[in-house]
Amino acid sequence: MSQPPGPAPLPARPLLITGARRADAGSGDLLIMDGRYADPADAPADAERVDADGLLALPGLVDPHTHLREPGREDTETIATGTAAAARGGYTAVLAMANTTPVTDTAEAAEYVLDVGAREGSAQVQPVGAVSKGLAGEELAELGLMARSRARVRMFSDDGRCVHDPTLMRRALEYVRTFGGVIAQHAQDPRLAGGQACCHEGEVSGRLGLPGWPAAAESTIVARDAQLAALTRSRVHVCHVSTAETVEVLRWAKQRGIAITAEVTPHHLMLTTDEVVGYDPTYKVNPPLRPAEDVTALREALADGTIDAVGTDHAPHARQDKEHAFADAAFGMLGLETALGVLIETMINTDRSDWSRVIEAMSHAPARIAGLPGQGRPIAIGEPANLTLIDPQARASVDAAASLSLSRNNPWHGRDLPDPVRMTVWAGRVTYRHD
Ligand SMILES: NC(=O)N[C@@H](CC(=O)O)C(=O)O
Ligand SMILES: [Zn+2]
Ligand SMILES: [Zn+2]
Repeated sequence: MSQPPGPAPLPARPLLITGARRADAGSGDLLIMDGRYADPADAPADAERVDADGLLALPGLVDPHTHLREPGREDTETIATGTAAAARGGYTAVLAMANTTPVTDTAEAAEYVLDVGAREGSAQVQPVGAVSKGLAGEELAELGLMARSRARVRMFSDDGRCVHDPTLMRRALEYVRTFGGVIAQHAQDPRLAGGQACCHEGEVSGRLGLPGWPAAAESTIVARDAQLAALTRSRVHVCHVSTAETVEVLRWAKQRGIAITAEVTPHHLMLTTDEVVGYDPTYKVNPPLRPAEDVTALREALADGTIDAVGTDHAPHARQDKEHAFADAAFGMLGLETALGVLIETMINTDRSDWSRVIEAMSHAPARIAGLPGQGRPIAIGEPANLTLIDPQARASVDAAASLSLSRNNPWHGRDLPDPVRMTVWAGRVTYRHD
């Protein structure tokens, strides 16, 4: 097995974790040495002992959709602060979206993100490459050079924008097929949902007098992309699914064996368009919060595997970009620190899913979709030691001011939620400890 990407090899003390339960029914002590799980019988005398009695051990979470704002907007998030927030949320890897300044659309830009991540990150930072140069939607970016670079880019996305031109989408799918890559689509037809559209088009937008965008602007792009994936025999991934119609399209495409995967955000699993009633821009996000029927459809689809994964779409924004009239504020909300808590509340505490399904959706599936070999692996001797120890019963009131993120656009502020993460270990090193 080759060395997984990990933090600079500082002399980390071996860890002997005792008493933790495992969702896969396994149990017993865990020894972590030299970045991997080892046989607890070999624990050296100087190993640090961690009493994990009553805690559950999960493989490190993997976020297929994070916005770090470095380079370009380090006032709102850096690779260091964003990954510190990730580690607090139980994550050991994040896919860093390409809509930075400059855009991650060259091999050099991708290697820059990779290198800053390796030097300053509290989790593995895997760059996502742009599909089009400058996210302009016109010319393909250097997909092949990014794939062959040290950053080994496998996931490409113009996220923040939709790859609207079907020929560009077709070419991108054909290209990434040659090296097992995937195109992650921000499905939002700009002709149906462009301009001023800033929330879900429906009863609430009508009442508030805000321009909305219809569910069909998402599902029609997903249907088109599913057929383009079939045509090219390539792989497409749908970012932040938000509607029941998209779930139907995904079911249809998967039944036909089309290589399509999808993610849902924690906020779309819990919050509805009713949050927008107070015109608080914290709840302004793309795709927009939808009605309760969509939330129910998304939970069902995540439970039955129609939606493969959870992606936070952690999108930090400065106060001066958020504190505007609703129509003028920036789109996006924070998500890394609260994601697992929201999943426990919406999927475990409602008995919709068991732990193995949540682990699949938050660790195994995203690592597989994004092509991250050392992540999302089972907790087993010889595997890279990416781990999160959680107390599923622990709860807390979310305090935006206490976030490790540099930004404060936190839609969960003041809410009582599960606050499960007790310790996160990335490649054998402790990256977060709850005190
Ligand atoms: N989700 C958002 O509302 N905003 C994201 C872009 C995106 O994910 O589309 C951002 O970069 O701020
Ligand atoms: Zn997006
Ligand atoms: Zn995004």
